[in-house]
Amino acid sequence: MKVVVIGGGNGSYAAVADLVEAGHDVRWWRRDRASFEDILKAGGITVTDHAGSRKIAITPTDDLAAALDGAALILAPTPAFAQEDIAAALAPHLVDGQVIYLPPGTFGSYIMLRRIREHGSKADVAIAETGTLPWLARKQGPLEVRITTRASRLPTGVLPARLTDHAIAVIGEAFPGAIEPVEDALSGALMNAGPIIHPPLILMNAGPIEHFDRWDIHNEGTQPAIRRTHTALDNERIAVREALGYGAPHFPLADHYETSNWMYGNLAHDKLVDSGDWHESLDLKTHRYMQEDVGLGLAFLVSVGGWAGVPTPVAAGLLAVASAVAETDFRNEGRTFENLGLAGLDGVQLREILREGLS
Ligand SMILES: NC(=O)C1=CN([C@@H]2O[C@H](COP(=O)(O)OP(=O)(O)OC[C@H]3O[C@@H](n4cnc5c(N)ncnc54)[C@H](OP(=O)(O)O)[C@@H]3O)[C@@H](O)[C@H]2O)C=CC1
Ligand SMILES: CC(C)(CO)C(=O)C(=O)O
Repeated sequence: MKVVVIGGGNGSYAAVADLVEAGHDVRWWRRDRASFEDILKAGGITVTDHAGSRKIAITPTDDLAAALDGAALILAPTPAFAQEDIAAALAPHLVDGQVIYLPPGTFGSYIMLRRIREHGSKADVAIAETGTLPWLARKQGPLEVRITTRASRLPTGVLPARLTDHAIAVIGEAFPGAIEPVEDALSGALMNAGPIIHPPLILMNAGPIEHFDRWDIHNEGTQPAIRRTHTALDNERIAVREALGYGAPHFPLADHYETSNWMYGNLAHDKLVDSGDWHESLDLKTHRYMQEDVGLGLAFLVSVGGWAGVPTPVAAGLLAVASAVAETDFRNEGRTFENLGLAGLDGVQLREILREGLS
């Protein structure tokens, strides 16, 4: 299958490595050609995982039109704040039937479809989103990525939901056995683990994060008080899902820590800690854990809870603390139903958009 991978972060490197190794025809596009110079010189990247290190031959491109020509799947494993720009870049080149996958999405499916339409494209594309990145991964410089583990279950919702069967079939070719369809893109967005795992981890570890040069939020940073906060926050996410009529499995975050049946499966948390790759320097104002998972994802959860009439006091409290830490009013400036223009819709109108998309 012809797949276009977008971006130059951890997830994009991991995607290129796995999809090339699986035999797909992979085109790799990144907004800034200069950042590909090392890879163009080297002729590829190195991937390291449990099986060792190996070279992946790939020639990245800055010609998005050529890359998209004939592509079935467009994979954008990028932070949610990149989605508007990516949609604008894709819009002129999209054709009917193409599938865009956002792993994860933060309801970026809606934002991207809206932006694609604003740019005049009428292409009947499907935009799907899931709850996490299919890899736990960290780049080790511009030429190497280390994959700690891979996702085994990716609950995936599609906008418009009428294209679910088609989109799931296409995405399933890239992630065989892992894709689990859910009701629609909002259900997929409300699977996103980032806004549940990261706000307690970064806010309740704010002291050590700012005191030490590097700090592992998943090792010493994951203490029982923080896990209890995760659970309370995650229960709010699940209550919102249930109020909207979305069914189980809700992929409770506790399963990531306690069972082998979460999105990453067996011992993922232990592998992540053992890798040492998450012993990182974090800027609390600018890191994607704050700008993406709090500013977009947590704000989104609070707003959808408000719309659905579900109290989200833990989410709202963390959002308020984060707004003080980052000196940004995330409740008013974040990715919310109000700011997306959806807060005035009733359930019937919202479901119509989720099923039919935007014309
Ligand atoms: N890494 C992990 O293990 C996990 C990550 N996730 C989630 O997966 C997603 C990807 O994560 P990860 O790869 O680690 O993130 P990174 O921070 O590594 O990705 C950053 C990349 O996003 C691209 N980008 C940023 N802004 C823009 C923009 N405006 N337009 C186009 N591209 C842009 C940049 O591409 P360029 O280089 O071209 O500038 C940059 O390289 C995120 O949503 C994250 O929360 C979830 C679970 C685990
Ligand atoms: C590994 C995980 C799930 C938690 O920090 C993640 O989202 C990341 O590294 O960005």
